[in-house]
Amino acid sequence: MTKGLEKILTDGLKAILADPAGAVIGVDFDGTLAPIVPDPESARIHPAGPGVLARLGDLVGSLVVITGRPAATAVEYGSLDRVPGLVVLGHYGLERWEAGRLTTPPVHPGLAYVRAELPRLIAGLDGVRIEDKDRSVAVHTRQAPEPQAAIDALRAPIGVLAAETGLAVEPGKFVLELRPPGVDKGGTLTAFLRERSARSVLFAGDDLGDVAAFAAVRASGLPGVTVFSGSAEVGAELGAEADIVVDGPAGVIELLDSIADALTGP
Ligand SMILES: O=P(O)(O)OC[C@H]1O[C@H](O[C@H]2O[C@H](CO)[C@@H](O)[C@H](O)[C@H]2O)[C@H](O)[C@@H](O)[C@@H]1O
Repeated sequence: MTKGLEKILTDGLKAILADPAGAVIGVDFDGTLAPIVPDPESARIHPAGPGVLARLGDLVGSLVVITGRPAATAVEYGSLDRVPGLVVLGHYGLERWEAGRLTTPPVHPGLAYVRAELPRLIAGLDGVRIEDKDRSVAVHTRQAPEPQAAIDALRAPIGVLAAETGLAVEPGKFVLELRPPGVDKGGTLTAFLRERSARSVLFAGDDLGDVAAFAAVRASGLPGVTVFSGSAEVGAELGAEADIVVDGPAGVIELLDSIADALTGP
């Protein structure tokens, strides 16, 4: 047994170690596998990530990344095509990437209007930028002089845009995203657990969008573990809900590596 793991051996972790073939290990991407950086296009997986995921993927039933990113972006930024058997569910579950094949739904009709309106809406807000993700559009304020004030200023007008177009607003770390409604990480994880006939589950996340996946772990009735990839930004509420709190992506990778160590023996 790995030394660090002994101290946090919850019932969920014990179930994963006792029956790894029945385990589903789910992870979020930004803030969980990839450190948060100012420019969304510069985000990349922790250097040890692909190797540790590949190692763990050989040992457990299923490994899945569930992300607000387009699946192909997560695969690219995470070098996830180096992880055999990995499934990537992008856009909160709208898209699926598996064995190099991407399944993606039609574009929501409201997005064209959002694209046309957003530049006017953010005009004059220094450092605010738009991330166009094809099937959703995100507005980032991390690079604004006052990121929280910029988010607060944008919340109401973006809410109006959402109401006008039938899109949903997804809030996150200094980001407000307009995306198709009806899908969240909770429903996506629940469906994946069913598809894989999971007998235990671990999910690691760091942001508001991951709260639904934490709830899905609990609602599954399976032995489960929730892991919060801790940061100063969204701390209290997620950290209090999680079974295990680790120190950002480096801590998540270390935990996953410890699980792989425990499964392979001394
Ligand atoms: O579900 P996730 O994989 O966690 O994706 C959520 C959003 O993550 C990205 O934004 C966040 O990370 C950026 C890069 O570190 C950071 O600059 C930004 O402030 C964060 O909000 C991504 O850009 C979004 O599209 C995702 O929806």
